[in-house]
Amino acid sequence: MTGCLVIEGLCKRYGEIVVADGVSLSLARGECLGVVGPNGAGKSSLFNLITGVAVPNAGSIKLEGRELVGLRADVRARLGVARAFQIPQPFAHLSAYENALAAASFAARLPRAQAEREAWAVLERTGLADRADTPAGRLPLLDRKRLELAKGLAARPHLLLLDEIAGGLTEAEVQVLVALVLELKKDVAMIWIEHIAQALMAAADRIMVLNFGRKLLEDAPAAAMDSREVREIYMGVGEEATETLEAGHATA
Ligand SMILES: Nc1ncnc2c1ncn2[C@@H]1O[C@H](COP(=O)(O)OP(=O)(O)OP(=O)(O)O)[C@@H](O)[C@H]1O
Repeated sequence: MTGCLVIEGLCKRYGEIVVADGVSLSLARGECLGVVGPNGAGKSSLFNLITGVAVPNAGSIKLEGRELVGLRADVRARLGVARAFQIPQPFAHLSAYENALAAASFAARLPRAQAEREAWAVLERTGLADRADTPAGRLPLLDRKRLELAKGLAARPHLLLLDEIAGGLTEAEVQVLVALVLELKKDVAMIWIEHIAQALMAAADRIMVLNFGRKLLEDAPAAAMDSREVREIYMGVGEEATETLEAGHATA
């Protein structure tokens, strides 16, 4: 397989609980893979395995051809793995600029002058430049989400992992966030775990469905969201009901 990110045969279990069951995927720069699945499917665990928070029992995770398994989390961050969280995690008392600067200085390990330039650049890019002096804790939620993305970008990632970042936003704010994600994805490979379906429909190139750590399917967004697997997971539509539904469509 080729790609910016190539995962092969990833396995992880906690006792009886299987969170990754032979997961493989390949992602190019400029692509966004949406990930959906019910609670406990292994979505966050996938990110933990990629970032180095968790150690797989088997499998390979290559970023730009380099094996990440076996490397510490901070080394992976320096090699270009960044993660943005659902609950933004800024230093609340520091300004937006200082937060971006901290990310550029520590995650990307840039020298001071370069880190300062990078911090301004990512604030501009995420639409936060005019709030640079505002303490992060006083930013409204959408701006804290922007800052979470800015911090991820300041680390100069090859791979940006978005962990339910649309959570808590209004529909209009989700659209603003999606527009920003679409702009950012040009330069990185992106995986977006998200419960808000319209966000993934708008931003993802493909959607992967996970359940019990297993990849059930990976397809174009509309096909994936319309699949029996997703309908069963999200709407509780059993197999019989799904067949009836399909038969109804066929004869309509
Ligand atoms: N460190 C751990 N030790 C033991 N069990 C764990 C650990 N991390 C995750 N699990 C379990 O693995 C399963 C998958 O968890 P994970 O957080 O990956 O699911 P998820 O798909 O992200 O779910 P959600 O949508 O609720 O966030 C859960 O049953 C969880 O309790």
